[in-house]
Amino acid sequence: MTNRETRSVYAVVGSGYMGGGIAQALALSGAEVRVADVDLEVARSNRERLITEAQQYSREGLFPDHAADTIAEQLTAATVEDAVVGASFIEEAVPEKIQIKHTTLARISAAADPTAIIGTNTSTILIRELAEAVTNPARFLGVHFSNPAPFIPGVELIPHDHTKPSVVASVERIIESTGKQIAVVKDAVGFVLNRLQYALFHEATQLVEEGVATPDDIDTIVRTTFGFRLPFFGPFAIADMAGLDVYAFCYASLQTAFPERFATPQILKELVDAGALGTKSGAGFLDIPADRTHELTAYRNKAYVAMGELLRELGPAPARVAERGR
Ligand SMILES: NC(=O)c1ccc[n+]([C@@H]2O[C@H](COP(=O)([O-])OP(=O)(O)OC[C@H]3O[C@@H](n4cnc5c(N)ncnc54)[C@H](O)[C@@H]3O)[C@@H](O)[C@H]2O)c1
Repeated sequence: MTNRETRSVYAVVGSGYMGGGIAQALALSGAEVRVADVDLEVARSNRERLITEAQQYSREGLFPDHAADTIAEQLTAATVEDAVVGASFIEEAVPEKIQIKHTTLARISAAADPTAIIGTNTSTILIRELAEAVTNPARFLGVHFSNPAPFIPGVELIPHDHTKPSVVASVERIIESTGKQIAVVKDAVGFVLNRLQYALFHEATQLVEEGVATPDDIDTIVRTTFGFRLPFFGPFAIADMAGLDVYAFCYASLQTAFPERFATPQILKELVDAGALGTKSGAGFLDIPADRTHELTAYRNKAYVAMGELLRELGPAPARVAERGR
């Protein structure tokens, strides 16, 4: 909403790396955004940084042409109290220390309108533990942006047991107005993003420690094989397309060396036993109808070729150029 009378007012408390990017994304959606930090001077200097950065992003074609002007107009620096008063949505993005977050959330709660929605960008702290510092915790939830916030499209929404469903619905609308996609997940350790990311990292480090492959070769395999699919399909779509019976066989092989770590998941076993083998049977994790398989395969092939072209056009990441140049 860009109309002055109806323009949404949001606040971001903690205008560092993540908070700054979140503020840019919210401001570019047309909202008025106030940023706060340890003091007004730091908030002002961060606001300037965000405008300068937006100019550079526009020059590089990463932000729309007039993004810096929009951000300069929509974004103001304020104290925590001035930033949150009258804001309908407040995102906390202070350092990942429970004490700092508790103090900040209590300060936000004391100054904000009683109905203002408060989100936290915590990566790892349970939302219910942070909720202890919030007055009226029914309006509190995790709103977890990824790094770099202006460019990564996904946001995890993490209500705790007492977050009101209407609060989640309102935040969905706010986040979707920035062009991002949301997924609502439970308040469990690691949430979803970090639990998956660290599971992969854990296995990757095991492979290095066991001498199976170097970090560079593991990165190559991830980027060029199954990681290549991930912008288009998540693990369940991939499993359905591969065939759940195939997955069950692979688990059996992995169990010869790692019986516990790669025990066949119960949910997989049940589907295979029921004859739900993924797309080839029309039923699996996602129940993709069998008669749409050819459509899915055509999309998949087009997506992978387009991804290959994009990667060729971009060239390798600078770190890899350096590695290869050695
Ligand atoms: N960096 C990442 O990759 C990433 C990704 C996802 C989530 N997160 C989460 O986002 C949050 C912020 O991380 P970051 O990387 O932006 O940190 P950061 O250090 O870049 O920014 C934190 C900001 O908070 C300010 N601050 C510190 N104490 C404050 C206080 N009492 N009141 C107001 N402002 C205060 C700091 O001055 C700084 O500007 C953390 O919870 C982190 O776990 C980080």
